Amino acid sequence: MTTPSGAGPDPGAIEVLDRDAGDPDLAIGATGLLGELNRAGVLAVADVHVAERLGVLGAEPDESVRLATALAVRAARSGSVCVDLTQAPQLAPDVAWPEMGPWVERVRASVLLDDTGPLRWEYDRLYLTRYRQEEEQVRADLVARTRQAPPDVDSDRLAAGLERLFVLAEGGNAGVAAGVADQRAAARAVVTGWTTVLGGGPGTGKTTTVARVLSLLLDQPVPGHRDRSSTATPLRVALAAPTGKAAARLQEAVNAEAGRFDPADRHGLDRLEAVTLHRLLGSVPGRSQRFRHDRQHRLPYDVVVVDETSMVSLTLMARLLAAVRPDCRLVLLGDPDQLSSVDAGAVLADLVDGLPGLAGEPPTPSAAPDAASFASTAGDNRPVPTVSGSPPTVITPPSVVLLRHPFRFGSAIAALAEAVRDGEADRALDLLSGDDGHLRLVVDGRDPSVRRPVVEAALAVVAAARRGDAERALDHLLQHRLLCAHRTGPRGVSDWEARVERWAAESGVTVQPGRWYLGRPVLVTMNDYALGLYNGDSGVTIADGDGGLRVAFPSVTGWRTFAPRRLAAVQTTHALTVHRSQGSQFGHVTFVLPEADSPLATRELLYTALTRARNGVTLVGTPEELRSAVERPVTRASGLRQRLRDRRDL
Ligand SMILES: Nc1ncnc2c1ncn2[C@@H]1O[C@H](COP(=O)(O)OP(=O)(O)OP(=O)(O)O)[C@@H](O)[C@H]1O
Repeated sequence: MTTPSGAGPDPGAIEVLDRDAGDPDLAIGATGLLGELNRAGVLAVADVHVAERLGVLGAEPDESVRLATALAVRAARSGSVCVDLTQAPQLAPDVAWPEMGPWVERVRASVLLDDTGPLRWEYDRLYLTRYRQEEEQVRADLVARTRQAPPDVDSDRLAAGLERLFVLAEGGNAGVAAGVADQRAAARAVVTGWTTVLGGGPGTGKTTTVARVLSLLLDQPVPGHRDRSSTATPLRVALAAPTGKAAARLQEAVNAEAGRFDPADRHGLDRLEAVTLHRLLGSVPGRSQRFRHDRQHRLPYDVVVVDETSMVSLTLMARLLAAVRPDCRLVLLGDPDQLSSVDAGAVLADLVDGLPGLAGEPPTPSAAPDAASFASTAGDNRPVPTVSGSPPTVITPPSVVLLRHPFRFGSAIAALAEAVRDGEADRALDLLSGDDGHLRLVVDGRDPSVRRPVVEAALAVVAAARRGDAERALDHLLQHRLLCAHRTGPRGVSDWEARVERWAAESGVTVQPGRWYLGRPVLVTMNDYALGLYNGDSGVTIADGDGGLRVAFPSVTGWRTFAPRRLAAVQTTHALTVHRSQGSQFGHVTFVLPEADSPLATRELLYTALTRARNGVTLVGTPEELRSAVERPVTRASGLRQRLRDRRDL
């Protein structure tokens, strides 16, 4: 998707507020442009205060520089890594902004940009120093990974493995054949390189491919051994994801796929566990940005696979790249078109666009460093190869492979998601007005065609719950999901939650809002490692056969149930925000479109909502609201893709 970095403000970030005197959102004492933009709702109190403080500490008297500082703070708070000042006037067109040329010059000349100052200017953007350093570190670590000789690979064995594991099932059409060919290309890239980004929409086979790739890797002879043998150290593999729920899904998918392999190809992958990235890196209590594993204490793995990389922030990616050994194969999976991380950065999309820039030069094996220089590291007993005085050349380029063929969901949804991704509103509206039966746009939320699937799904869940049939209840729970962009307001989760409970009650279901009742769908809102339940897990309340209630959750073996009182943090979930639904899929999705001028009406949000559905989608809203979302890509300012394309030290 084309989301030009730094092309404009992130509309999702602008919060429009009604302001009164005494409003806690007003920065007391803020004057001039800072005060005006605070009152207009563009700058938050924290943006103003941090800018004022840095201005005082750095003895920067120029108000326009403090304004730029506040915008850099605002940018980071809103998901951007830096700010493009030339775009700033779009935030509040009626405000008298400083004249651009002289303003930029004053900012660039400010003491706040001194060597030890809090700001940096690069790629025509203003950074808080910390983010500029993280971006640069990500680039430097990725470059370092290209400067090693490629991994040793037994190509005959690899070819035989590819033939064995990536076969076109009988009856597969041309689309499937192309999909399998892409998966093979991805597998080859992972085996023969150090850094691979494997992107694709839902159901394109990313985790299936990874399971097969891991089998291929484990089938390779260990360096120094003619063959894999009991005396050889097996490859150490780590599976990780940004959230506990995503980690659990990755583990299940890899275990399940490996379970389908011939025993000789399994290599224990059917029992491999996945962890959160924070666990992998070793969280330090009270230090959310520091980890036990870092550049001095590298992770002891030969292969690290990260799923749902679109949810990984720049900071977390920087920490990960610092901690993985350069000679550890790093595989980043995810959908670059989905919503980005909550924290600053759009790393996956930047890597997909920018990494091929690093690979721009053909590999030159003759320039391979002789690995003469080694630095020993704690946390891993093997030396880490470093390159000393070697020619600055790409030897093993990183790979970006995009999988395009959806194996899981219907072609109508895939076509609609593609139109949205490509920003083609007319095509999207055409698809929605067709009579395919899987896609609908309904203007009025009270329309019976909106109510029907919602109530039918709720009744089916309750019927199974009453019988104590956990499997069926969970199955029905996944058949339909109502999604909203907002949490509150007439189109938000809380209003629709109440509406669905009212519809269910009118249809004979006993509903006790906020309490436990048969068929109550719940969402876990905090990781509970003791119970093995994760933030984002969905469950349903069923009869325990003894007059009481249990709450059933899906598990690798089918389902598990818990007494309601053991669940410390759950909420009812007849409706869900799109952000919360990331990483899950449902049979049918009803998505309540945000109003056309809502800051959440974005292409990424709509794409993410659509790709949660496997069989059908009902959009509730007007054609104008759909068009507005399709035509507004989120633009998170970042210099990473430009930095990766910049061949200054290659
Ligand atoms: N080459 C293939 N041939 C047949 N089926 C496949 C192939 N690759 C994947 N599939 C099937 O497609 C479905 C989706 O695969 P998979 O879960 O790996 O996709 P994904 O991209 O990881 O999806 P998500 O992003 O939703 O996790 C699975 O049922 C899988 O078995």
